[in-house]
Amino acid sequence: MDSLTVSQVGAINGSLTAGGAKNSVLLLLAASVLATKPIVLTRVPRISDVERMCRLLKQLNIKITHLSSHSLLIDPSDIQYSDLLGDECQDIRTSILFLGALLGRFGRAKLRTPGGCKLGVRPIDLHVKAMKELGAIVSVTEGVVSASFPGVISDHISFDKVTVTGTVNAILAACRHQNPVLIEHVAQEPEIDDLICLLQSMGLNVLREGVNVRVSGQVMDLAVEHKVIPDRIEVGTFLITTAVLGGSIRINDMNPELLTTVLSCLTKVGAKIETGSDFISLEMTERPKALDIVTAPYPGFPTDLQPPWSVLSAVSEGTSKIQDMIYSERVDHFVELNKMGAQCQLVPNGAIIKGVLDLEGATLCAHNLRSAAALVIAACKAEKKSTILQINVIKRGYPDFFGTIKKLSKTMVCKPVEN
Ligand SMILES: CC(=O)N[C@H]1[C@@H](OP(=O)(O)OP(=O)(O)OC[C@H]2O[C@@H](n3ccc(=O)[nH]c3=O)[C@H](O)[C@@H]2O)O[C@H](CO)[C@@H](O)[C@@H]1O
Ligand SMILES: C=C(OP(=O)(O)O)C(=O)O
Repeated sequence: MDSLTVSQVGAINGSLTAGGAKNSVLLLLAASVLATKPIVLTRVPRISDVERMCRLLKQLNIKITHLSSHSLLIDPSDIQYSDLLGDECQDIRTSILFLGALLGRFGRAKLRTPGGCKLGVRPIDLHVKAMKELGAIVSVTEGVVSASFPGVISDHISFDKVTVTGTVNAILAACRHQNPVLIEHVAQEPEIDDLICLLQSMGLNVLREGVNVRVSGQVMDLAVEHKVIPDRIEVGTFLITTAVLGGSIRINDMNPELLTTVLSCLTKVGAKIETGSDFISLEMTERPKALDIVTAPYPGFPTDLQPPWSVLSAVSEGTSKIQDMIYSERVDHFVELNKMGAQCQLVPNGAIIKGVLDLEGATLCAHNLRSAAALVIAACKAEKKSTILQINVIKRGYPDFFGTIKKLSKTMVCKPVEN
């Protein structure tokens, strides 16, 4: 099933419980390479990126058992070093985390360069620079990264630019060594704090101090159980869906502080939002108003919600400017939306979107995870059916996108395309 027809759905009316964050669980799985005792992860989302990450862990002889549909037992007691040179590394971005994890655990690493969503060029120069600053000898040749620690590691890494997975690599490479390391200008994303929390529970001495992280190699090696934080991008996607289609939604087991900027933008376009310590509810009774968006590292507007938000802009009253300052080439969905009668004009770093009242059904292609979500939302809004090609990519980050929309709208939304 790589192509689907998607039909119009009515207003949203329902509730759901937030699932675990893709961009957190993948970091936590990489951290298990540093563990010697078992880790139980709960609130694990059933997404294909988790399966792919687990396959890489198994190549290191780490045992993974499904305790229930959303919990995993990860047992690293028989871990063995292995190069990771298979094509699987190119399926996901977080395969690059084995650079820091293997260096941290075994003092050496050899792996293929990573894949992940195609968002234009996704270099790894900041990862390599961080490992070199820590004292590793690193080379990248013909798609293979090799690294080793020849001697004592240094006490200092400083990032010139915010990088989420680069920060993770620095922490993982540094935190099992005896001497303290200060890592400066790290990413502020909450998924990094979830990782730090797991490492602390494992008995590692890792502390965030604002924009820096300090590690100092005390290792206690404890068995842990850890609940993955909620997926702010998945929750944001369904809030935006409701703002596009109208109606109301309540999301439980969700800390609203993870989405402060997005909630403020949703309020500005006309959504009524209520929050409590562990829920967000949203009601949309009018056509959204246009709003300019500029993506930025956390706590700014997340680039991963830029494609879904662009659908909102496409049907808003007025003209919006969308600028993606993190991935300037994250624009494929604008071209697809124009096939549906949207008016997106590409400009450097994004698009200027003149809102239209209705979208038309069309044949569309999902080029990556978040543009797939965006195209489904747009297709749910359009009066006539759309066909979306390459839709399987949506499973990288949303456990059951269509089931959730069906539950929330009480409408059957999709059918596989018959060949
Ligand atoms: C698994 C995961 O957590 N993925 C997220 C992570 O990706 P990822 O960690 O790959 O993204 P980064 O934070 O590293 O990228 C931020 C920016 O830095 C640039 N850069 C990055 C590394 C490098 O070595 N050199 C360099 O120039 C990138 O091209 C980009 O412009 O953060 C992105 C930005 O919030 C999100 O879209 C991804 O969903
Ligand atoms: C870009 C994304 O993921 P990744 O970094 O894993 O490719 C995403 O989740 O939108």
